[in-house]
Amino acid sequence: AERGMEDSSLQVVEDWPAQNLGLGQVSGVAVCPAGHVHVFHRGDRVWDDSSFDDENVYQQQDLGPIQTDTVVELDPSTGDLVRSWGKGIFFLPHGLAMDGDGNYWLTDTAMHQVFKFPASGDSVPLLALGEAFQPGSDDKHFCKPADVAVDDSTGDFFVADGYCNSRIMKFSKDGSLLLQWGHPSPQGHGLSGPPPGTFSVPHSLAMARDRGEVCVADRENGRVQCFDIKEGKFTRLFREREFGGRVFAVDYNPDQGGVLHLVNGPTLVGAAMPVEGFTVRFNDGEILDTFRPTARGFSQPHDVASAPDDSAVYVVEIGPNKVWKFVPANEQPNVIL
Ligand SMILES: O=C(N[C@@H](O)C(=O)O)c1ccccc1
Repeated sequence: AERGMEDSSLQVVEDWPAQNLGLGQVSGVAVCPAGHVHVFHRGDRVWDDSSFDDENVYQQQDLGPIQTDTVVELDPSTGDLVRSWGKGIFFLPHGLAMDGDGNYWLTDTAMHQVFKFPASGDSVPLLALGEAFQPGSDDKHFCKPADVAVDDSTGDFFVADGYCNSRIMKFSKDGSLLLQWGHPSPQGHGLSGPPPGTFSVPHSLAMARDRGEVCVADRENGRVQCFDIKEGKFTRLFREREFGGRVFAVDYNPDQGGVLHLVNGPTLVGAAMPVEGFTVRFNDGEILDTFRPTARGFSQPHDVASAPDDSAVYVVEIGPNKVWKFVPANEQPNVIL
């Protein structure tokens, strides 16, 4: 087929990864400065209704940490395994971010902790915040922290805390708490949705560094909120009917004048909306493109990632456990008919 020169819509790359990587629930994905794809998965563990008690305490601690490598590095062109690490460390992997030096920033919802590991991977973290298996909402504890985003210009980092807190916390590169904001969304709200600055599961973070903003996938409110990174002041909101009721993950890419990639989730109530990815123009919230791996769409997309100067977008799912690669139709490998 002729390459559609004008067709820049994202299409799934067939047979990527080429091999079955045997991953568990894939909760996080990030692209490192070298353009490799890193995924965070749960091996043989799943997060289900029995994982936590009513006080948000993890119930399977006696199983010990996951005994397979939970961080897997993939070659971007073939999806082949480059390297893996993280055996014997994590209990319930969740968020994964990588900074400009290739360090890993990870959250574990069972441990209620945030970790920084070196680009080489390791068994001992460079930084560990929160108290292992102790949920809390003070300055020293998280409650199922969901994600991290790093401001490479200062080394400051942001934590989406989390499933059982409703706040964004800003830390300096050495882990000192600088700022925090956010409150649980009130139950009743009008058509315009809950007030900005309130959350219902701040689930994923994207750093729009060139804009000086950090954006949050406010999951159960089906929207993305952005805040200025200096004082945490609300700057803008993205909420479209097409998103349906839940937005699981958000990614910012400065290309194309600045876009967000986001994935929604299965509709829980009301008319089912397609489960798909969206490319949204940052300046005005216009949906530029939607993407899905098959006609049926995704099942349970959980994170999305891309990198500057790279047109690929990656999505991971927690059931079935998948890693997908999307590229613009006019960049698909040549199809000789
Ligand atoms: O949201 C949930 N899980 C996902 O986000 C995840 O697995 O990260 C969840 C919530 C309640 C019970 C069981 C699972």
